[in-house]
Amino acid sequence: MFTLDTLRSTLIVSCQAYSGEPMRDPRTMAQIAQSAVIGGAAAVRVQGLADIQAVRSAVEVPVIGLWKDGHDGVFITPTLHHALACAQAGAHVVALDGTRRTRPDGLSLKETINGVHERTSALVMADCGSVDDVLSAVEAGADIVGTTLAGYTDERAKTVGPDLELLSEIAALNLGVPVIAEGRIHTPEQGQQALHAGAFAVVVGTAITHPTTITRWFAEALSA
Ligand SMILES: CC(=O)N[C@H](C=O)[C@@H](O)[C@H](O)[C@H](O)COP(=O)(O)O
Repeated sequence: MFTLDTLRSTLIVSCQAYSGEPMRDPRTMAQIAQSAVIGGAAAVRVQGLADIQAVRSAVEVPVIGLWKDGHDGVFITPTLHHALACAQAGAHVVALDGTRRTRPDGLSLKETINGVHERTSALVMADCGSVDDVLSAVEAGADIVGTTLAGYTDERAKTVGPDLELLSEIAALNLGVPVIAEGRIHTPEQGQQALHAGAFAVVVGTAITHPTTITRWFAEALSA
């Protein structure tokens, strides 16, 4: 088992391909994860049970696992069943929806986190969208909170780049729980800004591992 402190001030790379995309294949994601680790990723974040299993076997670094079910509302590891499956697939940390919205299985966030802690050795990362989400997730026993859902719920506007204001507000609360910056970090400088705003670690996904989007950034800039 790893200790959270090993992730302090590090880069975590999210390796995800979406349904119907050419790279949506566990072997491909394992190779992407391996490439990220060679480049310096201290941990990886992976979606789907098959990808969690494949990546867990392929890399030595901690694996943050999640299971997206659907596209709207509570869809990131929405139920205890999904969370336990991620842990059983090998996730060291289970990332789940950490908002205050009603969960599809009717369990509270606290009951869900307790269920993971009681039945597995995995830690829990609560993906939050606001300061109030973070406060309730910490109260519910989350081991890590993330800004993953900032701009994706109706509580905050979607910022261009990371929501640094939210990060600063959370950091100022000194909650004693690591806050991971995640979402729309597209440059190394934005990663540094997130650390300066108080993030414990930084997750980058799209800008490192989603070539279709990166290509579109370039193609659109050239055709503008
Ligand atoms: C909102 C949501 O569904 N976020 C997902 C969470 O796992 C992923 O689609 C993101 O790629 C990930 O959070 C990393 O963010 P970015 O790709 O912006 O660096």
